[in-house]
Amino acid sequence: MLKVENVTKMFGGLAAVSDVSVEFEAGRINAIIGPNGAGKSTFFNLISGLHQPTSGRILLDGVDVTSLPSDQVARLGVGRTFQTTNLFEQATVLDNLIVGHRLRTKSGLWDVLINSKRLQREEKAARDKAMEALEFVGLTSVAGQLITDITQEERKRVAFALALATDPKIVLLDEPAAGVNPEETVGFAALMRKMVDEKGLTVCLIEHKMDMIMSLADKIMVLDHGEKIAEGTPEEVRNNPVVIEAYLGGDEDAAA
Ligand SMILES: Nc1ncnc2c1ncn2[C@@H]1O[C@H](COP(=O)(O)OP(=O)(O)OP(=O)(O)O)[C@@H](O)[C@H]1O
Repeated sequence: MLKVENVTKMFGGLAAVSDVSVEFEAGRINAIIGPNGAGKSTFFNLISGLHQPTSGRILLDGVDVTSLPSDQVARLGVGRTFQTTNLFEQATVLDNLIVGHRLRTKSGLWDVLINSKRLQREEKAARDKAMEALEFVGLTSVAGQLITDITQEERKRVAFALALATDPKIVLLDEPAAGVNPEETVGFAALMRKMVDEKGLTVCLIEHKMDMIMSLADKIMVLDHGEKIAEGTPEEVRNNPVVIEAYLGGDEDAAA
């Protein structure tokens, strides 16, 4: 469903992503791993249209999305979360979701001034959609709470819900389990599995927590210094000498 062909991203003289080709199949959990600075976040930014590649092509269900801006890529079905999500701290969880959804609605100032039928319809749809996303991620009980009052783990779930509220086909999750405890990590793994099983989504995640990746991912791509050095099942990647060398060859987050 997502095909990346020979994609390179240069920042000045540095190849943050270097000639990477990979294919992610629909309905699978794909993981991207690699030492710090390997190019993982840049790779996500390229897929989601935040960066344009220096060369190469990105195809989503056969459609060339290489040069599209991020809002159009999102409309075509690529949802994502970031390492840190900026939420409106003094607004409720539900309102944060509704604002996220509104970015996709058509009503303009005129609709607001006359409180048009379209606006009312869209408001209700946004609210329903937001509640549905909150239910899916298990946050119904905190829908009315302010963001500032919820836990770190709940914030992360809000980020998931925001990504889901855009009706994606594929979700890119940037370190979804960073900063949460082992028990909560298990909960996030289950949530990702549920996205695939119940919503038929394709998941692509960047993660440093190896235990989680090894038990969760269907396929793993390993980046190092911008290059794809390996890909395969967790079993294949775990036993690949090139991967072992990349992780043990001096990068400090090896077994994180
Ligand atoms: N906007 C930018 N301008 C210049 N250099 C950048 C930019 N973004 C990333 N880089 C560089 O590209 C390389 C890859 O960075 P990237 O953040 O993609 O790695 P990463 O694998 O996501 O790392 P981490 O695990 O630490 O988040 C790094 O050397 C980084 O300094």
